[in-house]
Amino acid sequence: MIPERKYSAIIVAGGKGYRVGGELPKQFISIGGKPMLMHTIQAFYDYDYRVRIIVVLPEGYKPLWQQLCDEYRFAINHTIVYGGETRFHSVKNGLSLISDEETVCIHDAARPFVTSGLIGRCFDIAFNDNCGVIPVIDEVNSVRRLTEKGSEIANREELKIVQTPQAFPAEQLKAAYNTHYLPVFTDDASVAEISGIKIILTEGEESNIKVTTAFDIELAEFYLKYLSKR
Ligand SMILES: Nc1ccn([C@@H]2O[C@H](COP(=O)(O)OP(=O)(O)OP(=O)(O)O)[C@@H](O)[C@H]2O)c(=O)n1
Ligand SMILES: C[C@](O)(CO)[C@H](O)COP(=O)(O)O
Repeated sequence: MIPERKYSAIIVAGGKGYRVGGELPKQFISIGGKPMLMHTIQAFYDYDYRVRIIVVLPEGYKPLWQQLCDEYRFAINHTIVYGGETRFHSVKNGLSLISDEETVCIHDAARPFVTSGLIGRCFDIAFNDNCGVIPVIDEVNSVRRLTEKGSEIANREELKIVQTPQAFPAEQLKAAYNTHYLPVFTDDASVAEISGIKIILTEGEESNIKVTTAFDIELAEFYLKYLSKR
């Protein structure tokens, strides 16, 4: 990061992880010997220790998180804010701590394997091109569209799988989030696009998985063991 640039990351960890099952929200589940959220925060610190990190937690989970940070001696500096009912509301709460002149990345805590290269590329494109940028990868499966009569084949060449971090000039994204929630707002690009922000696609990473199910937790453990032996 060039010194005069102000890069901030909002790591959204405000969900409950229902699709994993169990009581503990997935971002606090240990993978590779420490809670998933610590891996994700570490990824941004490893990219550049000067990035300001804001972590959005589920309401009431700050004591648990502080206990985990003490237990694991996790000392990377970050600011905590509580999230809301949906990812949209959590991002909105995080943005309340961001000033207009910053470049901001929104990243899922559930994507702990994001690389420094992808983080840096997203920040730099958003800064240099003054627009939104999101990582995408190809859809390699056949896909079908549901219809009233059942379903029909869809052209996978017209589709991309969207990831995070999603980066924007903060002034633009804050203005876009000054709106009411819509169910279509499953990521930040969907909010930005409706407000007219230009969105650039950049190559994502197959390894940048979103840990969503119990199987993904096992996959994440396996992947970390594989990385430790490389
Ligand atoms: N109200 C919410 C919902 C989600 N997230 C975050 O957004 C990211 C992507 O969401 P998802 O993978 O769906 O996480 P959960 O909502 O926790 O999962 P589930 O839908 O299974 O409950 C996660 O890091 C999650 O913590 C958030 O900050 N606030
Ligand atoms: C933001 C995201 O990870 C991009 O693919 C995805 O939209 C999150 O969806 P979720 O249902 O909140 O996991």
